[in-house]
Amino acid sequence: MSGPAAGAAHAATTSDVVCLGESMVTFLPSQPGRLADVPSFGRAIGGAESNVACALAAAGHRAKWVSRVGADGFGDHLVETISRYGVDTSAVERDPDRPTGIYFRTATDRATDTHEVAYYRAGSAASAMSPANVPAEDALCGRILHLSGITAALSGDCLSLLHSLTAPRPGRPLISFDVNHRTGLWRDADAAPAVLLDLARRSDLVFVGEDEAEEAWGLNGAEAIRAALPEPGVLVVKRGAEGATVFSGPRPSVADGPESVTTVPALRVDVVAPVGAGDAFAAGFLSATLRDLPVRDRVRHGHLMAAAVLTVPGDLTDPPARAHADRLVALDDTAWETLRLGPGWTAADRASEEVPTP
Ligand SMILES: Nc1ncnc2c1ncn2[C@@H]1O[C@H](COP(=O)(O)OP(=O)(O)OP(=O)(O)O)[C@@H](O)[C@H]1O
Ligand SMILES: O=C(O)C(=O)C[C@H](O)[C@H](O)CO
Repeated sequence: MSGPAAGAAHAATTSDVVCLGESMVTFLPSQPGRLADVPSFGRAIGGAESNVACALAAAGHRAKWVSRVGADGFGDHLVETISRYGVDTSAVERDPDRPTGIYFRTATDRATDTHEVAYYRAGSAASAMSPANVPAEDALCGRILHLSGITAALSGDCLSLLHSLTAPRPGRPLISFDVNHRTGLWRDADAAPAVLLDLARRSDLVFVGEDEAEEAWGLNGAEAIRAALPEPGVLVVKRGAEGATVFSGPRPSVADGPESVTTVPALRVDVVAPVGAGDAFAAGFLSATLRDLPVRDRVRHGHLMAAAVLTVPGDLTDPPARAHADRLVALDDTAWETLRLGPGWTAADRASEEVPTP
């Protein structure tokens, strides 16, 4: 992999991965239907970057979450729940003057593959993140810093923070960036495409959905996305149930040979709820990157972690035990492509596994 060596030992780091972004208390509907008709909601937690941190910690890595929450009960709940996954929350700042963000969502309508979201996060504690109140040393202390385009939409201060953290600097951790284009979050929707493209181009490892690249940038297909994003050493283009394609190796702008293009089919999954699959995929890919596994296996670990989340109702679940995941990742192509995973599959042999060492 080009760019900073995430797989190499790094004496000054305190975390494997630092994930920076807003998390919210999430209200999941008690029954399907329009937001207007849902009679009650159950409490869970959401937040793309903390989802990645929780999955990585549950998979045995040292993960840290950097953010801000209000000095309120919802802030307590987020910090306590995320800590229980084994994530280091020591750098999360409490703001007595701003609330913790929350959001409500409906069940996904399987016919249209859509759901409704109602955010209550404008002016939240996390939306005030800035270079002035998020110490760079907290964010840059890992081998990997994982960011997402959601943060760019929260406020001008949040965007400044992303610009500062992605600026070139000696010893910069590997910057991982999930485009996560959330149309409903941008106050200036016209600005989003250029901002997200610029942030992706400043990063070392980029995750983007083929559909979101078309929606945000009007780009069709993985090759077109790579042409618009030549800088990242690793570019992962996700295609949902079909699989993912990774561009890695020598950069096309450098005349030192062709880069590798690796396409890996996804698994057959009996999907319960699709939200959070992208975060779980990123966590699986990052976990295998930290272990210096080959590109195909990084993608397979991504698909497996995604399959774990796809088979539960919320954004988060325990990933498969590492030895179990490694056995599945080692399957031959036919066995991989015919494997079918449904609710409960991750529990298969977790009870008998030892806690993995990163
Ligand atoms: N129907 C499916 N069957 C099997 N795997 C799937 C399916 N949908 C998604 N996946 C897996 O989940 C990964 C992420 O999917 P996708 O890119 O659609 O998520 P996303 O839109 O980024 O999700 P979110 O932003 O809500 O977390 C895919 O790369 C794949 O591994
Ligand atoms: O939409 C957001 O800002 C979130 O972070 C909420 C969800 O947890 C996230 O979309 C899942 O990827």
